[in-house]
Amino acid sequence: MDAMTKTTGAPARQEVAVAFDRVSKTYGNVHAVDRLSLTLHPGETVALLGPNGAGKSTTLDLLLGLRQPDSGTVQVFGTGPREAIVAGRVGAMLQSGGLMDEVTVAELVTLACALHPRPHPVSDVLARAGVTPIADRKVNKLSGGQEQRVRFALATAGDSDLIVLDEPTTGMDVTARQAFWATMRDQADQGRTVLFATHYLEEADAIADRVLVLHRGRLLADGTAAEIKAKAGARRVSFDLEGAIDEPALRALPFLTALTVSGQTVRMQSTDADATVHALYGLGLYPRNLEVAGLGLEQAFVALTAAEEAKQS
Ligand SMILES: Nc1ncnc2c1ncn2[C@@H]1O[C@H](COP(=O)(O)OP(=O)(O)OP(=O)(O)O)[C@@H](O)[C@H]1O
Repeated sequence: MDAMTKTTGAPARQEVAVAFDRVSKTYGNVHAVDRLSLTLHPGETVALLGPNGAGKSTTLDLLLGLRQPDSGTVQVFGTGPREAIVAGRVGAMLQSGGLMDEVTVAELVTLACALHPRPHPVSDVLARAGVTPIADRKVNKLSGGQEQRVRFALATAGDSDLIVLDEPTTGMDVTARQAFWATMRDQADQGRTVLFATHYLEEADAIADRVLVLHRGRLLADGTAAEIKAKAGARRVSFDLEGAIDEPALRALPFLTALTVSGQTVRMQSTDADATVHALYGLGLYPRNLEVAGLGLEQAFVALTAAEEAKQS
């Protein structure tokens, strides 16, 4: 989707939301973020994907001014991250950082609203995050999923233009997750930019209109989920065979990148499905229920990052 089609038309939201220009951050000899350049536009919902240690949290920390880059510049709505936060333009929900223990949910949310330059009414914030029923509960008595909802309430305490979420639905049950993403969609529809890091690729596929794949601090792919899947190139081929299955013969098929056999069902990935299937018939086999399909985002992600690992090793 064109990033600009979702904007509200309000002048303040026509500008670039986030601009990283050749940003690097190292810890000792680890290049957590390596010459990263990217631009996010108002109204975009962007998923940040990457294997463990790819640099997602560091990228979000740099974006929020919690860490300083070694080189390069980070701009949020045309200013430094801290100025943007002080102006109330950024709401964030991070993985780390404890919530204040001895206060109730309502007290904590009230405080967050009081600190925001453009606060929403406390009751609205509580309701949107689904924490009204637990408003009087002490924060240190919450379950993991409830704690996540409270973090979400804090991130949406005011009228921020950019919402940054680091693995927001970890620990939430299915219902909470669905409600959470419905709310996030509303936020994006109002012209807000939503950037979230996740390990749930199905969430990225369903929610994001743009997906960034980080690998060793670099941007490996940037596009819609469909574009990322196409970039991975491979296709899924599955079929059933009768009788004993000669797995070594299947493994020797051309263009194969993965193979699993369970019972009489064979599933493979191929970078040239037509050629692989042709060679399959060439073995004198008669596959039944033959299906050829594109990769899911998860498989595309695995294929892309594995290819990059292979290139670098
Ligand atoms: N404070 C730190 N000191 C030293 N190394 C760090 C520090 N923070 C992160 N790193 C290293 O930087 C790299 C990137 O880490 P980061 O937490 O940004 O990755 P991530 O993509 O968020 O990972 P995950 O999916 O596991 O949360 C990793 O190799 C990590 O070990």
